[in-house]
Amino acid sequence: MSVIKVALLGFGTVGEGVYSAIQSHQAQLRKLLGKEVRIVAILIRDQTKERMIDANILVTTNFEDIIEIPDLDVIFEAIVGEEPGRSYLLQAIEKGIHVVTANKEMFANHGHELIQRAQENEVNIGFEATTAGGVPIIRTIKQLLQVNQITKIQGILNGTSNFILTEMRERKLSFADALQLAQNKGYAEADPTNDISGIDAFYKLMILSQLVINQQPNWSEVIIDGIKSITQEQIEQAEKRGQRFKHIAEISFNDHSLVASVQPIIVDSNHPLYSIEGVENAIAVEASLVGKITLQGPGAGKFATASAMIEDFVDIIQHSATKKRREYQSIK
Ligand SMILES: NC(=O)C1=CN([C@@H]2O[C@H](COP(=O)(O)OP(=O)(O)OC[C@H]3O[C@@H](n4cnc5c(N)ncnc54)[C@H](OP(=O)(O)O)[C@@H]3O)[C@@H](O)[C@H]2O)C=CC1
Ligand SMILES: N[C@@H](CC=O)C(=O)O
Repeated sequence: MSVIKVALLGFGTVGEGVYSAIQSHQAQLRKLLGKEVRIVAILIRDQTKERMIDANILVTTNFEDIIEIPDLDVIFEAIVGEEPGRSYLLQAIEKGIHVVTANKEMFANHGHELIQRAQENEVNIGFEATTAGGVPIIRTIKQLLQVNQITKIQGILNGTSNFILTEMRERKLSFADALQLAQNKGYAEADPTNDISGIDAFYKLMILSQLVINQQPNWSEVIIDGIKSITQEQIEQAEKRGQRFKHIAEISFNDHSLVASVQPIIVDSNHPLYSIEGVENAIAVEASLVGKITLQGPGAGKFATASAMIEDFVDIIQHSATKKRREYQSIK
């Protein structure tokens, strides 16, 4: 049986999740792809950390070791920040290697460029995991809402914020304790600044905007606020009124303007996002034919994110022979 050779960039929460998922679902992958999926190399930053990785897999801090591997089929990218992720993926694309990324900060800033280069080099790029963890919102928009005109997206796009707000209300945890718990569970970023300041949800909203209309609003015109300043007392007062704080990202696609915001909002029990709790994300999409549809599911975490990446991977391998150009520019 021939082999699909893959490499992982990053072996943190997400990288480890992809590693485990490939091993635990090898039989299903073989059934779907007719080949063994073999992890041949993993890029990390700190050689001194102890890791449970098979001895026959190359573990390196040098990306050159990975890009030089002969016949490498796919690179999964799960490292942090705009660089070196962008440069690594550009090099992979130039070499004809398909890429799957979870890195929303990098993709919100450079997704457009990466997709263009992928097009030129006839490789595919999967980015489902960049937005809303395990919720398949990217593929829903890309493949299932191609004719519909999307007019509005509203959602909870940061699992950590929603988890913290839920823990503060339900279990009366302090902000700091709830954040610590979100970090222990692998929901929050190692540096959680972007989670609690609204920037993480903003990046995801920008990725959705690019996907829907191949354009993003002027970033400086988007209202961005996080949950940092919400107090236990405010949460309790809202609860007494039958209301909840929710961190909501929304964008309207009007004829001549894009209006976007990311901020905490107090919602009543009849609001569609009122009952979205814990690490769950939900995204409501309003579109010309279907009306309003809402997708909900785990917005962060090891296996939720690995799920999105593995599904992207399978889709890429299954369709790489026939669908060489699946980029979002072609949608609208
Ligand atoms: N956690 C989640 O639920 C989700 C995360 N994401 C995104 O996925 C990516 C990974 O997240 P997560 O796994 O949580 O992060 P972690 O901090 O847990 O892991 C990051 C991994 O990347 C490695 N790394 C970081 N920088 C470099 C570098 N410059 N060169 C080589 N390796 C590097 C680290 O190496 P080392 O181990 O040596 O420190 C570590 O293995 C991020 O972009 C994040 O925003 C997306 C969706 C959900
Ligand atoms: N830190 C992020 C992880 C997923 O994107 C979140 O909490 O949503």
